[in-house]
Amino acid sequence: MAKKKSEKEVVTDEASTNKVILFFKNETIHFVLGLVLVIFSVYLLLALSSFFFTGAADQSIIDAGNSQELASVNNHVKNYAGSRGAQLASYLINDCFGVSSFFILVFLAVTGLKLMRVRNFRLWKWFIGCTLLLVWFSVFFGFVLMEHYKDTFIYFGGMHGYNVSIWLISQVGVPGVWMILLVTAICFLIYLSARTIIWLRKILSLGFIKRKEKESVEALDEEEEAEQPEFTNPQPQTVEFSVKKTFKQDIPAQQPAMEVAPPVHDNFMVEEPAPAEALDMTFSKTADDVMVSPPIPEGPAFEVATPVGDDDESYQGPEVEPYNPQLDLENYRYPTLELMKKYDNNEPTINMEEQKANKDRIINTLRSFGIEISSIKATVGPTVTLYEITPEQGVRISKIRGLEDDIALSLSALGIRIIAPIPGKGTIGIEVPNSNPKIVSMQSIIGSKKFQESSYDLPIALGKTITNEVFMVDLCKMPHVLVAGATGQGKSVGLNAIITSLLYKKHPSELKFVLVDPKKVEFSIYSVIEHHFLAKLPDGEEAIITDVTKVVQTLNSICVEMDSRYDLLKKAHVRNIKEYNEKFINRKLNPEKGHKFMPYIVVIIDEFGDLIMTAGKEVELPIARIAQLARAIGIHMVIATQRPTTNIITGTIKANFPARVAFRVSSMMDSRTILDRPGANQLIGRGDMLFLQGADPIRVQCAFVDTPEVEDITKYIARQQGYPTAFFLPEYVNEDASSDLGDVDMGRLDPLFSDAARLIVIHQQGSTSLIQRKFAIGYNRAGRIMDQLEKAGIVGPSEGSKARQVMCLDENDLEMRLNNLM
Ligand SMILES: Nc1ncnc2c1ncn2[C@@H]1O[C@H](COP(=O)(O)OP(=O)(O)OP(=O)(O)O)[C@@H](O)[C@H]1O
Repeated sequence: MAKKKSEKEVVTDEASTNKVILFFKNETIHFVLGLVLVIFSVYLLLALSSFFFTGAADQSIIDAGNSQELASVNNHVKNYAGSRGAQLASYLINDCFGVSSFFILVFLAVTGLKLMRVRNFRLWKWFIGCTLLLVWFSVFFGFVLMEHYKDTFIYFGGMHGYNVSIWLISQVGVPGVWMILLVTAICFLIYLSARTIIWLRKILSLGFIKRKEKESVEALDEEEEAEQPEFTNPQPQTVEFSVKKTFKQDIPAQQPAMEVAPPVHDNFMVEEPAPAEALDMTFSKTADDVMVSPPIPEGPAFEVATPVGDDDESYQGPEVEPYNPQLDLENYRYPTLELMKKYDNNEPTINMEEQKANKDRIINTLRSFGIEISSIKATVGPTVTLYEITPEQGVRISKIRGLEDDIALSLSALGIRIIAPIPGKGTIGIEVPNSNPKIVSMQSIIGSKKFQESSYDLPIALGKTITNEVFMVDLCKMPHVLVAGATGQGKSVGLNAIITSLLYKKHPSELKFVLVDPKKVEFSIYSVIEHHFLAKLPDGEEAIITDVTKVVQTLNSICVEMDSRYDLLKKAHVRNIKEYNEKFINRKLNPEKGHKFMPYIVVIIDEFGDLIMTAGKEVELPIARIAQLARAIGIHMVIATQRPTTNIITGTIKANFPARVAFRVSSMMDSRTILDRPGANQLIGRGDMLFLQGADPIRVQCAFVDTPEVEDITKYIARQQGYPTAFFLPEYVNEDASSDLGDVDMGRLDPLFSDAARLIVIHQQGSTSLIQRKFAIGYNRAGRIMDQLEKAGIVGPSEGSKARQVMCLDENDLEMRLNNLM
């Protein structure tokens, strides 16, 4: 009983400790504490400054230390901060550190501002700096003004300075104290800047050895550079596990040797050893997927100096520290691996019986068509085994290629694919589905070293290749992907895998998704992370876009965002988002001139075929525009369709989506539509896919991530602090819709409305671009003002590309109308 009780007490104790911890971690509490500190330091400033003028008058009262008198209303204290301020100032200045006590309030103010998140100071640096200055100046003044201590109300070095100086003099004498002060001052200046050494050398050399000094500057610069973290090309590190077990048997002359390259995991199982006479196998283990894949090198340090624009050339942000985009959500925690499911059967195993049977059948089928082979090697993937055969000399490759159906028949298997020849190898590949396919769990892919250590900007882990390598791509480089496949073949899982990989690697400040889901069910699980990762139109209610008209608006709005990003890039004289953000982080771009940190935007459109069927060109054109231009400014698209027909995957779409993912389709025609070649029709479904970027498609087993897993991940993110709203895309005003003035809100006139009206009337020209130009505003806002002017009867309706008619003859007429309106 007692034990139970004490356990209970421990639990409540822990709970209350947690509550206290949570209380102090609370951002509002931080802000309030910070504010209190800042205000207190202002009060302290008042008290200390006023002490210089009022200290003498207050001295007698303070020194008397009569607490009753000090507490009374008529205490006659002159200090602007009252009797308590006078006491505090007298204590800090006279009893402690003298005038250098001002450094205390500097540190308090800095701490307060940091807590309030007004500015991000490195507190420990400020602490060390303020403490050193406090002590040094205290001793300095105590030492220099020692003689004046007797006849002044103010001790410039405080009692601390005085006492330390007396002790130092007794130890090292007056010259010794001067030396100590000098050395400590120099050390502090060196701590602040290494360039102090150069100034000192300059002073000491007195200009005699100018040339040498120049050399030393260079040397120091080099030293400083060397201290910076080096960005060198990391040497690829390859951990190779080479397990080579060879079972050599006497081979019957007519049987070609066969190698089975098993899955790369250490604990693969050989279910049954092959009978000696049938198989000669080499297990060669290349460990590609457990290789520590080197982070993709950023490229050698090669810089193209871009001309710096007039507006930004001289701009160096007020703060020395680089801008940290993650600071708004600095406590954000990335989703953990535990949120995903482990699958028991995802460890690849080799069924030797199956391998042997397949090998025999392949050899026999080929032989029955008069094709002899010299060797055969099997690589067992998660769902498919690749048999690499080397034909005897003189065998025509086209002959083997033509036997696809016959081999499929003899193996009685779906999804046989012949790759003749395998690019880069002198062999022919025959892919045969495994009788017992394994699930490639997303957990194993996200947890792999390759993914964890990847330095891609937008890493997407798609699954595993036939050789059990983790297959990853960088969406930034692709830069847009088309995903297609018949219904039920794994498209939605594939899209979830794409989103999940990005969620595991990116901070909410770095990435925003625009999710389009005409089916209304696929992406609804992501709605909870609206305030973290989703982007939407300012007037959009739902962050997941399901309505076709909203899709058109959103895509056009992305085009507007794209244009404004290009403008910013142009102003910043950089070529892409990476350079831009780097410049912004280093505070080389002025936020007051519209510069801002740009998150990547990934637009994912499920069932894009439905959209094309309903909205046609309205959707196709902005998609093509974004696809053509958005690469440099960090907007990437993933579009998916289950209808891979030419009226949906049009020439324009194909031309702009170089990276394609094909899940299983029903016909060769469909495969050709997606990949420009057959192959996707021979896949086995359930996440079996071909990835094409460039020359040859790669067969990949897509990682499997279930809806409950995605739900757990999104809930994990949603529970954390997010932004107040979703990321707002710019407003888009449809030019053609301007005649429809039904929803122009005259109750909320634009602040520039009257000025714009005067401008239009003076110029007698109803032109939106005139408003844009004169007031330096965007097209959207100018368009809105023009709509309001139309509704107010100041200009006529739109006349296409011509300027609108102005209905007010002169300014008097206009003023009357404006008076009526207001
Ligand atoms: N990578 C995978 N590994 C294992 N099984 C998978 C994989 N991908 C899909 N499947 C199986 O296939 C089923 C259908 O997948 P999914 O819902 O992704 O198909 P889809 O192509 O999106 O279909 P639809 O177009 O009708 O939405 C899943 O429920 C799952 O059982």
